[in-house]
Amino acid sequence: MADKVVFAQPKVELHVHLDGAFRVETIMDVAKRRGIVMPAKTVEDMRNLIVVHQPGTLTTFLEKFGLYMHVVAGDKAAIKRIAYEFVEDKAKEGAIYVEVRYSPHLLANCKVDPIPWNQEEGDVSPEEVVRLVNKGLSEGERDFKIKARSILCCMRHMPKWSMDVVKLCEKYRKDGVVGIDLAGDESLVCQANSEHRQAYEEAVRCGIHRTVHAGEVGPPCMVKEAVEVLKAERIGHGYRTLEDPELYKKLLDQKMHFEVCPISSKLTGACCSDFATHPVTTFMKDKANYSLNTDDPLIFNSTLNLEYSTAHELMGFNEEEFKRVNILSAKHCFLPEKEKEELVRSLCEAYGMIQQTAF
Ligand SMILES: O=c1[nH]cnc2c1ncn2[C@@H]1O[C@H](CO)[C@@H](O)[C@H]1O
Repeated sequence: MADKVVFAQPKVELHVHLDGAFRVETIMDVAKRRGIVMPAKTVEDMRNLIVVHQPGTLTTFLEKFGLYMHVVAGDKAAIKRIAYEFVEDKAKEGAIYVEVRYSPHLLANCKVDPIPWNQEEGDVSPEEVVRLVNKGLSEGERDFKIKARSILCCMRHMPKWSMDVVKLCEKYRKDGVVGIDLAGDESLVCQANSEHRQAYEEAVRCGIHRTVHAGEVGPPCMVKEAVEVLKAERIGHGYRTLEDPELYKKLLDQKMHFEVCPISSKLTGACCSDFATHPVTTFMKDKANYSLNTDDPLIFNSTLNLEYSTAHELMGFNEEEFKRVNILSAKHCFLPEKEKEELVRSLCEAYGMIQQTAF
């Protein structure tokens, strides 16, 4: 489908992985500088290797990160650069506010056990990664005139990193870090490990905002756990909530926010390929609280505009629903209250709407 612009208005994005949003050009460029041999010689051939072309599984999709993470991980200039370029790319797509998430540990090469991607030990700790990303994001904000904040990810299969993650959220909350997430393969690791639970308890105690990947490919009980045990304020994906009508009704009543990623959900096999019956069409019908997001635009070869044109052409979205969804996204972002109100106000103004509180 053409990447055409069906909603040429300011947008908010809440669920996008920084490490799923690198430019292929940058990966190739950094690989060349570092003398890393890549499995493809040209940008186009490399893109072709990275992109998921047909619906598969979450597990096979997650393996794609292994094709390129070692190029950027442990390299200070590259880490700062990908954060800066991310802001430029989102500004071009018409986002005025974005929350971007990543695992600091997966980009580090020291003070992380095990050191990921078979790297040699170096001098980039998870904390240094956070500082570099913050710097890249804030320089991007300055140059591209949008607001970018970050969410730090715990990883399902690495519970021993989670306490570190929440401490980094705490330490850098005044420096652009607005929340904590739990990402990774919920089809392999089900129940949240006690270390994840402790990290989330600490997040609650410190007032750190919380989102959790749940019910993407995992069963509805994962969503229940995310809300009831981990005290998630938003759910990453959450499609399979619909399989438990009682839970769905409860979350609708609670106005729980679902971070929906349409193209991702098709290509990870989380949802069936027929967009006309996608869970988000139920969310739309029920006036649920949700956002539209790209998730991993590099790997899914998508953009915000492609997500919106897919929603418009294959799922019956209209301009009014796009506006409603973006205002909901702003209302459920992790910014401090005052900045959040400001964001909602600027969207309402751009959309020519009188501000309502009813959404
Ligand atoms: O759709 C997804 N579901 C679960 N985990 C994901 C998804 N996309 C990316 N990641 C995981 O989150 C890490 C930090 O950004 C990525 O490295 C990837 O392992």
